Amino acid sequence: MSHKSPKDFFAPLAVGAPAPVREIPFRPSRAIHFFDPSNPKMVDKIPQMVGTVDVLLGNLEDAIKADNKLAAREGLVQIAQATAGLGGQSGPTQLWTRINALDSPWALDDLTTLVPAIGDKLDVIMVPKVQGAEDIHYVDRLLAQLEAKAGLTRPILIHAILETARGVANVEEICGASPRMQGLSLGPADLAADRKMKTTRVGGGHPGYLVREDAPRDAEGAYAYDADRFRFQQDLWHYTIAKMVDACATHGIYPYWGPFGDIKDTVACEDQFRNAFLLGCVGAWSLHPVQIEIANRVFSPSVEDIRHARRVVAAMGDGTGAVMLDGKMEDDASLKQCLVLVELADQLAAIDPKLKELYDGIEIEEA
Ligand SMILES: CC(C)(COP(=O)(O)OP(=O)(O)OC[C@H]1O[C@@H](n2cnc3c(N)ncnc32)[C@H](O)[C@@H]1OP(=O)(O)O)[C@@H](O)C(=O)NCCC(=O)NCCSC(=O)C[C@H](O)C(=O)O
Ligand SMILES: [Mg+2]
Repeated sequence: MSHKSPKDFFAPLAVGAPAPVREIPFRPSRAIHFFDPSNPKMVDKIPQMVGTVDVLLGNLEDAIKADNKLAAREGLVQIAQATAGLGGQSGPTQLWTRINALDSPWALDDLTTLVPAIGDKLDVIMVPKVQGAEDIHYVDRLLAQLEAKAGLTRPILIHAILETARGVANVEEICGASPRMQGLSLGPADLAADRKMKTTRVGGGHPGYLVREDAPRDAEGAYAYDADRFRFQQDLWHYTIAKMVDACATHGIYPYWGPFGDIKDTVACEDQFRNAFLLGCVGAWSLHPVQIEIANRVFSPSVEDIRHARRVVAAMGDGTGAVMLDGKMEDDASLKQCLVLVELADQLAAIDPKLKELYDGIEIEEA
């Protein structure tokens, strides 16, 4: 594969296109809430959701019936034009879309319709089923041409869904394919199908994917294989999340868990989101209004975490050396972890008044 020279990487890909960003700004995106712009009931709820969710995503791909593809695309244009506070630099809620797959009959028209009509409002375009850098290069060049034609002054960012085996194998080159790359989401349903995993769910675990406690021995020392033994369900997604997080961190972009399809199981949804948060993800998809609150809570550091993190920061003084705090050693490396949490809390408090009040009210006892 050929790579651009460093001097060309940040050059606009079309005459008159906005200059690519050199750094992807952190904007809170704890929940990326999916809605179908062709569904009147969902569309009715969008204006009142602005300000309560970090990202509203008009979905054009899977879950939109083929007969509704045009209505969804046109519906998204209308919503973006009519909804105050949605999308663009200043709104409290970002506007994203998920376009159709690049090999579908709809993807080209998705881009050529949306960019001229609402390119100034669209913050991020999510591209499904990305296989390698070539898919990002295609969207990158086309976006530059469309932005130049529309006279846009701000580049639209690209988010890729990791949902094919080849995409996972090529995750590094996908992350580094363009300065527009904002982040990656893990799409567990398509990925499971593409890998020929023997599952039927949209995210979550599987009772058969487990590790069993060793068999106990009887009085003669023989193994009692049919004894009751603890079983520990394992995480089907650990490897892929970790691989995605490392690739995103390497390239300075943001990783996300994707969908959790068992809408009624809010407990397991929270577990899935928390695993992703702990491993380094900044948000997850919300498919139903009930999942927004879960994502907002899970992807915001807890009061206990921030209290502890601030105590470590205070105890570490100039940030070097080692100290004992509550019987545990803290040093430069644990300080850096604490600073990740403190910085995230500051960024979230800047857009969420309730969190600001919560974090401002934390009192720290002397170490
Ligand atoms: C999952 C749903 C089909 C459930 O819909 P429904 O049965 O209508 O749920 P409720 O009756 O509980 O809904 C209550 C009211 O809330 C509205 N509603 C529901 N969902 C949303 C929403 N996402 N945004 C806004 N409003 C919503 C209902 O209309 C009800 O309204 P009312 O009757 O006036 O009270 C549905 O939630 C849904 O379709 N969600 C989105 C699904 C989706 O986007 N799927 C695609 C993403 S996942 C994926 O693609 C897989 C991934 O790519 C991978 O490979 O892993
Ligand atoms: Mg998918």
